[in-house]
Amino acid sequence: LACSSKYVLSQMHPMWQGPLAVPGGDRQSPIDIVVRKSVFDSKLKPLVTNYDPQTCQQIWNNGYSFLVEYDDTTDKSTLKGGPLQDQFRLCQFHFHWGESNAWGSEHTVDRRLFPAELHLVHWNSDKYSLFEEAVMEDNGLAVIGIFLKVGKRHEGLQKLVDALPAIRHKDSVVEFTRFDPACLLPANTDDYWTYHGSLTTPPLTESVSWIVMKQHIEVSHDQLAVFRSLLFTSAEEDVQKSMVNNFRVQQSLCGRTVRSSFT
Ligand SMILES: Cc1ccc(O)c(S)c1
Ligand SMILES: [Zn+2]
Repeated sequence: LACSSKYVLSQMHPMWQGPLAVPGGDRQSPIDIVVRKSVFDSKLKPLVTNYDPQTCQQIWNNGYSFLVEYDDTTDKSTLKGGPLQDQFRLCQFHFHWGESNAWGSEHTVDRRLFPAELHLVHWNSDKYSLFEEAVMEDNGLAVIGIFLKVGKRHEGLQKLVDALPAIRHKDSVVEFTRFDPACLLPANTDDYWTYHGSLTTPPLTESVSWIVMKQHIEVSHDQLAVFRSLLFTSAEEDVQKSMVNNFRVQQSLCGRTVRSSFT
């Protein structure tokens, strides 16, 4: 049973060869959210986000996705409320997507796949002093997951899309400032599912309180096509590989309960 194994299957993605050792391995992400099995919890509060666009610093291609990074040396961009007891600092956001619009998200809802998924990564600044510390602790991180659907153009996303050609290759970075991540949140942030899981990329540590939004956001086909124009490979490599399908395979629930903030 995958829940008791000390290893998780190495992922479809070529970059991860061989089994990855994960401590315990019984609260891995992503998962399929089975709506009728989720449990309504009336104690779950609305999310409270307080993002300061001035803390936005840079955008870079890390060879797996592209990350928009925020200055997390102060409590200027924070997340609290929802299922969380503490205050968390925004450190970065990134996306996972497919080579086609038929798949690309990491979480699914009743097995439904979306073309992409946005992750806003925060760490517990009430208990820890650095992301690197928090990422190893079981209440260290809070990641907001938001599904993307193909439809009308997302005006707020365009500034980010326009910056992507400058970071086509792995390890490229450009300055990226005054971007308010609140523009990427869906209109309704009160309705979400939440469960305890892990990062979906190495080190796959089981330190994440996942908050998956019920309501998706819409981006245009052309905007998503620019994501797919990014490359996994650095400028020096002979063979260039399109940055697509940078999602992890779904993991066993292992008896976990997914709670919902709505009925
Ligand atoms: C910290 C972090 C890095 C990469 C990821 O895909 C996720 S989900 C979290
Ligand atoms: Zn992610």
